[in-house]
Amino acid sequence: MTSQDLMIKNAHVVGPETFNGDIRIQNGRITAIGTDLPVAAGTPVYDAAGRTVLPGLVDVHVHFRDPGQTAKETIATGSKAAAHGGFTTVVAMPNVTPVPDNAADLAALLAKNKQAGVVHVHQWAPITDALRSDRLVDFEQFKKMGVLGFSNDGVGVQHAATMMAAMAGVHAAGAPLAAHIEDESLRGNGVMNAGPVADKLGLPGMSNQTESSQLARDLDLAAATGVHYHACHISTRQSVDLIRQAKAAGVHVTAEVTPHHLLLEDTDITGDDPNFKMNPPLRSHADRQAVVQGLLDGTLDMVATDHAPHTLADKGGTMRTAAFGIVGLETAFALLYTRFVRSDRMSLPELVARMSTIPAAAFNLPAGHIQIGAPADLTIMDLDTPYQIDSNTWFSKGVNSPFIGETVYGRTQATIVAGRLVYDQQKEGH
Ligand SMILES: NC(=O)N[C@@H](CC(=O)O)C(=O)O
Ligand SMILES: [Zn+2]
Ligand SMILES: [Zn+2]
Repeated sequence: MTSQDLMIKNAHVVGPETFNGDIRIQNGRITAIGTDLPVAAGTPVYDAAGRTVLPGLVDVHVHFRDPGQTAKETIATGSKAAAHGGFTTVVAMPNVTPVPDNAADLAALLAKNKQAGVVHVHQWAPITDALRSDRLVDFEQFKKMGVLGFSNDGVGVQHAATMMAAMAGVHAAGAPLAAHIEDESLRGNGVMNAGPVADKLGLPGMSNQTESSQLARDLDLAAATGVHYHACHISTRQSVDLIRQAKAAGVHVTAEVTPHHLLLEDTDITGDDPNFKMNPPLRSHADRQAVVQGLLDGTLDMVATDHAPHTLADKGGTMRTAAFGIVGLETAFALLYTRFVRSDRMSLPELVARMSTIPAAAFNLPAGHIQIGAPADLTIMDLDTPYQIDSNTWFSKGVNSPFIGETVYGRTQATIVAGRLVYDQQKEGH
């Protein structure tokens, strides 16, 4: 990624900083903000008139499938999808093949993130070997190598002793631990939320307690160890209550919620459509209301997409047989802007906080602000022109989404990473 100079003219900036004016970028950083800034000869100019400029979005939970499952996604296609969705920083999960649970595989993955990523691609390392074992990785060494933190996402850590030792070790290494929270003894062979909809469809369900009972365990262990515990893809009302209580008690816990858990319920599953199959599953109306309320009151700190691309073959078939997961990078901002900001449930600065400033601050990432000295990671949006979500315009290899065809507002015009245009609607045409 080469740094660049750029002048953004006529910027209407919304976020933690709000102003109208020009933004001068030199060597990948913001060096001046003001009205009618002079443009040095040879500096490219981006005219942002009529658009809205936001700090680059941050997604701490994506799956890029690289190495090992590159028919689903690669670091190149996933990070380009991120740029198209307005994201300038993402953190990739380690459930790739092979799992980078040794220094050599991890070093190769970290190097490839840098080389192939068109946005900043950070990395979660696994907590245990191969994700499913109880043998802890070398937290100190991996942290020194540059991972953001540790996660076995895709699989819950089943044994309390393993989790407690992991939390102590991750904390000692000065890193956060992000948990995929799922008790496999309760989950059984469930493929969607347990309840009347699953009963009607004749599909095996997974209860809320599959998530919340393990979360209760984890919060107790997090309190005892002092680790920064990050709860992935929270989906149930019981989990929101548990996190609210833990925060009140001073536990160092942060939590994310996905766009699909904010916007969809199990009652939206009207037939056998695997684009509604993900883990955790779409829950009940009461659960959805609770996660929305949790995000609005800050119990849930941030939005993360859990971008989970799959091939058509893996997503074909039925709710029983298809892979879990949906893509999210190219729809997240537009969906939440349309359904929350345009319908007055949330302000645009609040959405920017939940999608950029807060996740950046939670994980010490240099993002989330448009101010002098900050890295020039910005997103320029058209917030006024409606369009239909069309997977033909996507850069992700995955088209597994229940949102295709929806009419939304919020189309990325340009994404700038370290002063460089990594997505430019005018050039790409889509
Ligand atoms: N969310 C999903 O349904 N699937 C994720 C795994 C995960 O996030 O747990 C995947 O890797 O496909
Ligand atoms: Zn997960
Ligand atoms: Zn995930």
